[in-house]
Amino acid sequence: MIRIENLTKVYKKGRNEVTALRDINLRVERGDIFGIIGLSGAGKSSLIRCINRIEEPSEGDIWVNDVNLVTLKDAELRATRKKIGMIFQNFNLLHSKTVFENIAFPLRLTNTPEQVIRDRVNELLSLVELSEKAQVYPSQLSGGQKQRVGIARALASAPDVLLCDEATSALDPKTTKQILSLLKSINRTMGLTIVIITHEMEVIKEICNRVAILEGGMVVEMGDTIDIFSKPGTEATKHFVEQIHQLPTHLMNGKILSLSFTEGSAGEPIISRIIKDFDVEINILSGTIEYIQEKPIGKLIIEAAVDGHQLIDIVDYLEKNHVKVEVLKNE
Ligand SMILES: Nc1ncnc2c1ncn2[C@@H]1O[C@H](COP(=O)(O)OP(=O)(O)OP(=O)(O)O)[C@@H](O)[C@H]1O
Repeated sequence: MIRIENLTKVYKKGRNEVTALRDINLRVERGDIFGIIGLSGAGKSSLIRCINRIEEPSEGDIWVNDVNLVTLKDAELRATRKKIGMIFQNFNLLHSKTVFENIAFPLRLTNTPEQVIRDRVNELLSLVELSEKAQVYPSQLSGGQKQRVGIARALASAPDVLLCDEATSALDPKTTKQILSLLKSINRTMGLTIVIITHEMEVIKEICNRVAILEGGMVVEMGDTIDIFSKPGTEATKHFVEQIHQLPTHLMNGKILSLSFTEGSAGEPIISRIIKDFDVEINILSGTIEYIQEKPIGKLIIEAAVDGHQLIDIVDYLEKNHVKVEVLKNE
């Protein structure tokens, strides 16, 4: 679907040169939600902007649907770009145009017939749940609504790929979740391939099936998100994984408890005692050691197949044994 081969990007200004990307190789399969994560200055924006050649690569090839974008002349590039939608951190809406006209804009540029525009825009408005805002101006919308307009506009020309440039960074956590869930549903229902750049592991955790970690303009690790989470191979990856203390929700079936073991409780075989004494099955979902003011605290996240009464008894037992308990899920 997307193949990036030996991509290098050097910015030159006078005698100054900044190498933003060095010999990047990666592959995004059709239907992937592919995350690219890195700290500020890692090269994320440069990379995503090279994918549709808003930024010219200095070296290397960018294949999208078996077309090498690097070889295309202006007219061909413009035609190919229609198949690559993009959304932005600051939404990039036209403030003097209504929501309807913002979404219609790419279709007007290609002289699409009026009736087709009307049908398509109404369909997209309904998809992003903004039908009642069609005649409103962007200044009258919340951040989340603005980004939904951005998504609808990006989808207007029925792209195969959607590039998301820090699309949720300006949004609060709840709105971020809503936008990510919209992207996931578009990915599923339309089969749209999505590439997301972000500095937040939460975004990767929430929707990306594959992830590449970018550091100093290079891909230092790449793989299935679940593997990268369970076995981060580099310091850069660990940094991002540590941002996360919760588990992917699809892993959570029974009651989920987070247990914190301090010095008083660390030596005891508490989990095996619970299994024996309460005759329950315990599934360990994750375990970490955190240091708080240089003191180690072991954290275990467990899943227990128990009813509400057993849960109360188990929490009581744990607390008596100096284990701090937080019930993460009780359904
Ligand atoms: N137009 C430009 N001219 C010169 N240098 C640039 C330009 N754009 C980016 N750079 C440099 O390239 C490197 C990578 O920048 P880039 O914006 O791609 O990183 P980023 O990971 O997206 O960072 P951020 O999260 O802060 O946006 C940085 O050192 C940056 O200063």
